[in-house]
Amino acid sequence: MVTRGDVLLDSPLSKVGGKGLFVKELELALQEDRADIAVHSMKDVPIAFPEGLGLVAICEREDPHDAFVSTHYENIDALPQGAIVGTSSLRRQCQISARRPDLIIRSLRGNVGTRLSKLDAGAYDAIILAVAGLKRLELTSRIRQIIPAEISLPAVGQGAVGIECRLDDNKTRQLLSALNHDETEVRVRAERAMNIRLDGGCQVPIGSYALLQGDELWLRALVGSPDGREIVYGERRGPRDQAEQMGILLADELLERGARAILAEVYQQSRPL
Ligand SMILES: NCc1[nH]cc(CCC(=O)O)c1CC(=O)O
Repeated sequence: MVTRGDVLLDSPLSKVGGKGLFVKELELALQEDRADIAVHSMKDVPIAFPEGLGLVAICEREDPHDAFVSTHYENIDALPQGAIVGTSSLRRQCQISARRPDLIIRSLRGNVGTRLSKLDAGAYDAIILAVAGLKRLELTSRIRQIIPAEISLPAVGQGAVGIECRLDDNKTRQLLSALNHDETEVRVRAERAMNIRLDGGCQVPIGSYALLQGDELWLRALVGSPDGREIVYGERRGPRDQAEQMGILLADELLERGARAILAEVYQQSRPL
């Protein structure tokens, strides 16, 4: 299906509907029985589901990190002073700017192929994309650096694919349950719980990344200003069966420590049209 999200990919309008644009039309198809399952990047799946629909499987996660892609430079630190970096993600912009305040961030839209062409045409010195997206498109050779989480904390659910269906469709649910990957599910549940508590839409600089170390879950999260001057970072460790609780507690901690003020500011600025 070609969704409005795909059609508007290159337009600033895609920002208005946000990631919801891709997901909503597929959900409508589920509700109208034009589709039985919808496959989404978990990163793009909104907090709430329409009546009667829900996620029934989260598949094994691909590499969740961000990728540094450039023709001439090996990594972020190798970029010359004042180099131009392409990304339209506030989360990436915030973290790249925090590490390298001298860099100039320019908006970069379109699907992955379009974005790479813009880099190749010389419009940017480097661009930032998801490792997972490049791998799935067999464009791994374009990755110059897998950006460590310490430099760019991934987005909620990045690299994971989720499958949604009608909740009363027991046959399909049963078939899909075999595709669920328990470790990925618990990590993504912690990340999403943190985001839900922050009431984080898609256009806010929020990173949330969970790792499992044995049965211990390690959740890291941050909220920052788009210019990277302010970043509130926190982390928590706990048993995996408390994934959601940990996300909520970490969000509350960040809100207390300054995230509330940052988010209020970002929402104020991003209310155009
Ligand atoms: N923001 C759009 C988006 N949503 C999912 C992916 C691919 C990676 C994934 O599945 O998490 C991308 C592209 C990107 O961020 O570079």
